[in-house]
Amino acid sequence: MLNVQSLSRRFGALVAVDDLSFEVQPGEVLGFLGPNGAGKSTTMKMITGFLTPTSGTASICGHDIQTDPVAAKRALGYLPEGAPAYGDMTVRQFLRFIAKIRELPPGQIDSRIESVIETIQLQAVVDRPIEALSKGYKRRVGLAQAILHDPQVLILDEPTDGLDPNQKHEVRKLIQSMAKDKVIVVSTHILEEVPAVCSRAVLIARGRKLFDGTPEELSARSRYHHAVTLHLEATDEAAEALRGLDQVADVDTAPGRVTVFPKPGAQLIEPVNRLARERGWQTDSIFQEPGRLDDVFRSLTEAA
Ligand SMILES: Nc1ncnc2c1ncn2[C@@H]1O[C@H](COP(=O)(O)OP(=O)(O)OP(=O)(O)O)[C@@H](O)[C@H]1O
Repeated sequence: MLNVQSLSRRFGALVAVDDLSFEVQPGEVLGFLGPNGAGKSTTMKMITGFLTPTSGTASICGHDIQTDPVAAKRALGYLPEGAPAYGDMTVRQFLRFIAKIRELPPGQIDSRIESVIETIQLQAVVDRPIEALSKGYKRRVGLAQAILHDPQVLILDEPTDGLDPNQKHEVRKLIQSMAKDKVIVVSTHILEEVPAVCSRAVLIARGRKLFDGTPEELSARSRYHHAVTLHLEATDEAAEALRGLDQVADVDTAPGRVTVFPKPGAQLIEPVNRLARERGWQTDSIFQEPGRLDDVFRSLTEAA
């Protein structure tokens, strides 16, 4: 279990993280979201003991990172931003070095390294110096060192940053496959990653928590939640008729598309479908929107 309690960090006059608290249970993948400079990396550095908080603390599986750092770090795997490593070591030498630092039993080191190399698909580069690897492979080496000792809690700072779409897909699958009995915290800018990977999302801006809930609950905060979008040619005619429906609060048009927003509590899909049938509109599609994460991300963080 990960327990973050009233964490704050100042840099001079700047409050980078401001009284942040949350808990994560095994089996949860927490998406840690926020715009550039929101305080995500600073929070992760404090949770993992790389930066001392101005106030507050974090405990990892019951071990306080400040008063019991060795036990806390044993239970932790951390992929820092940029995935620093020793560039002149080969991938295998680096993982062997990490295995020793992590005090893996000597008899298990080789088999564990082989297993992680296979899991992260590093076979093609194991004997190359890390400095000669592409950005994507460097990131994967960072992931490999984070999971080498099979930690209970994984803190991953933008794990898919710099990866191509295939590699992103692989890393997301890997995170999901490890999620069953671990605590995983993943920071990301990529909102499509949130419903794909995370069971929960915490959104911060200016170091403060703005939202803590499921990805579905986050989408539901969007003004597009339960809006209905129609794709058709005759947008002006449709927009005017739709504006006349009792349930409609607002209408938005773009070439080939009309979106209608419901009044609070109103359901639109049936009346919109009925109207489209009555008027004989030639629609390519009519669908109810689940909500748009980019829209809710923008509205929550801009208001902060
Ligand atoms: N060592 C430092 N000294 C001074 N200011 C710092 C330091 N580290 C971070 N900051 C500032 O703290 C704020 C939070 O930075 P942080 O890197 O935690 O944000 P982030 O959410 O991870 O951003 P990004 O998504 O761009 O990585 C920023 O304003 C940053 O400039």
